[in-house]
Amino acid sequence: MSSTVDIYDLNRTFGAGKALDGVHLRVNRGEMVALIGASGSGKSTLLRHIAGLTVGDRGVDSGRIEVQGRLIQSGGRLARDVRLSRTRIGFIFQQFNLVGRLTVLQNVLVGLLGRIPEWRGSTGRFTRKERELALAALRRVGLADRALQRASTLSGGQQQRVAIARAMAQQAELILADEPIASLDPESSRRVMESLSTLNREDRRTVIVSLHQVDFAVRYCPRTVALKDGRIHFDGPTRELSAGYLRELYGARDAMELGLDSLRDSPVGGPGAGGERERAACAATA
Ligand SMILES: Nc1ncnc2c1ncn2[C@@H]1O[C@H](COP(=O)(O)OP(=O)(O)OP(=O)(O)O)[C@@H](O)[C@H]1O
Repeated sequence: MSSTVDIYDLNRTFGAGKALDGVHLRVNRGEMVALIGASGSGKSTLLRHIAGLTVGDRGVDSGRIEVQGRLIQSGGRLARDVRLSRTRIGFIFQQFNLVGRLTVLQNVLVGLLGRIPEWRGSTGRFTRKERELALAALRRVGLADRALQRASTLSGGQQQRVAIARAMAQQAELILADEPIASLDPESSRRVMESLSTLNREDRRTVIVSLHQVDFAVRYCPRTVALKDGRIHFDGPTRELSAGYLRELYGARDAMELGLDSLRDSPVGGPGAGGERERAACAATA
């Protein structure tokens, strides 16, 4: 199976604290992976490193990240051609990140900028085929009828689906979504996760999505990676997560606030697999 993301010994220190601590991770092509963990556990920092938006600690043999075999960073330095690599990575931010004064269609066309000559992009000269591609992407997320509307007039959930349409038009091989549903109501969250799932299943794009809502990880992501204090604490099938493990990961109070107590104490995938397997998985990945 070919890998899309390979991370070797990634460390990132901020002041006295380690935001990422010896992270090793491989994500294969076509996977949909949930990234979970308490606030401050390092989820955003990890995604930003994979996208080459920030660099790890300096070190000769550490902090190497490759996406589809192309170097993103190593030893605390970005690869020379990281801008080219970024054109193959779609990043969906929690705070929507669209250009509010542009139309929905124009925002989707932004996804094509890395693939067309700079002069055409800067003058907004897109071909009919490119516009059709952008419209098709909007149709897939159920927003074709909003194409000519200003992006700022859409709801948060709709804006997030436009960002997903942009990643579709970009034909990004890897989609990194940083808490894309954190500020959305349950129905909007469901639609955003459905759109990400469509991209994963129908286009075989690799998706890594950080989530606070574990029930969405359970519903949409076959694999979960849990971070705790910047370290990978669990990496395995999502169905093996149990309420007991999640209470341990988040702490009892946060787990209750997140509604995790509604999950069964046995693994989500069925009885009998218990905390032992998770602990074994933790030990294997620690
Ligand atoms: N630019 C920065 N400067 C200093 N510290 C930072 C910076 N970015 C992140 N950190 C620290 O790194 C740690 C990990 O932060 P990060 O935002 O990655 O966590 P997170 O799991 O995404 O949290 P949340 O779920 O609240 O978004 C935290 O302790 C945070 O304070």
